[in-house]
Amino acid sequence: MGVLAIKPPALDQISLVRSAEPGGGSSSFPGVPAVDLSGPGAAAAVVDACERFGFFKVVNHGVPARVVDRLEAEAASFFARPQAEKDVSGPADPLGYGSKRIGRNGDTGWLEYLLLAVDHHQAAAVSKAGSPVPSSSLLREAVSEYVGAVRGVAARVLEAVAEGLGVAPRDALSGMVSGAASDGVLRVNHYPPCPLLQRLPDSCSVTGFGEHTDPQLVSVLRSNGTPGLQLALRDGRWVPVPPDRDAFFVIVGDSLEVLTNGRLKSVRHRVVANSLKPRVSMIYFAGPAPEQRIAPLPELLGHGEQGVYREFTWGDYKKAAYRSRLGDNRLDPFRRRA
Ligand SMILES: C=C1C[C@]23C[C@@]1(O)CC[C@H]2[C@@]12CC[C@H](O)[C@@](C)(C(=O)O1)[C@H]2[C@@H]3C(=O)O
Ligand SMILES: O=C(O)CCC(=O)C(=O)O
Ligand SMILES: [Fe+2]
Repeated sequence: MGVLAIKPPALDQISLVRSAEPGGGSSSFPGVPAVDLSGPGAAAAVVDACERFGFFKVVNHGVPARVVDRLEAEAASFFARPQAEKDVSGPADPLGYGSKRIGRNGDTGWLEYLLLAVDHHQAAAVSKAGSPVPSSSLLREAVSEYVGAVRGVAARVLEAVAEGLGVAPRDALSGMVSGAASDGVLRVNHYPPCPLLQRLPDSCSVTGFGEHTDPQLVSVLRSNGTPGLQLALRDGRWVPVPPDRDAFFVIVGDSLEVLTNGRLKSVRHRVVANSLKPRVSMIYFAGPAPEQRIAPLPELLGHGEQGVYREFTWGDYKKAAYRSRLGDNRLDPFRRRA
């Protein structure tokens, strides 16, 4: 896959946020755990990685490279279109094409993106402007093939979590995101090279996507070979995630934290812009049906023990999330106070 030749968004249209470099002394970070889901001990390895980091990568996942490359190529050709053509599919509110603005509440980043509803009912999402998103049928087909494959990865991860935590049945979690009414979302992000970085001191960085946690159960992320993704360790230090085009990165989301009563915690992550190379990432957010109750699985509560969070439905949580800023702690208002 060649490097994208895409004109970056105009510098004066984005409020650039400088974020500190990843904290010094990441020497005690052993690196992102890699899990082969069909290997022996996979369930225990998944739970261990989720408990320690809320993050790991899946290797040997069985998703054909052809499926991934096809979506990456179609996304590249979408983002390479003239701005006016892309704008027909926007603005993202929340679905559709977005540029530099993230969400509805003033967050910005050095990126453009497509945000698509990909639940089982939805053949093609419709943007606020009323046009189908994505507008090309080749892109739509690539999305549908890709989502079919990564939905399977998300389900296998959640089965491993249930097995590793001793929760029955095996599909107690995966079933929540596989039903016909589940609320899956695909996000394709394009971070153009940021020339401003070449004029800034090395200690500065430009925010591609500001720090946040993902609200769903898990997110399955694949990127091209351009670095930029960072994650916050439990002690607050930021570490870079070396890109791996052949792997899927799994991110624990807020809803899985609640379902496991805080045993697995969602992880803050962010993306910093790159001065020279474009980054393209494709993230499948595994969300349940709007009516799905999000409350600790009974096996994970002691006799008479109350959950750390008040229970809610996914629909309620999503509504609250869309009223929040990217960096907010969205679970905090749901925490049960003593
Ligand atoms: C600022 C926002 C963007 C976001 C909705 C929100 O109000 C807060 C959560 C954000 C987030 C983060 C993970 C995913 O990228 C996303 C699609 C999601 O479900 O929650 C985004 C939302 C978005 O970009 O619309
Ligand atoms: O683009 C990336 O690598 C991560 C983006 C992200 O965290 C998100 O879209 O929620
Ligand atoms: Fe995210």
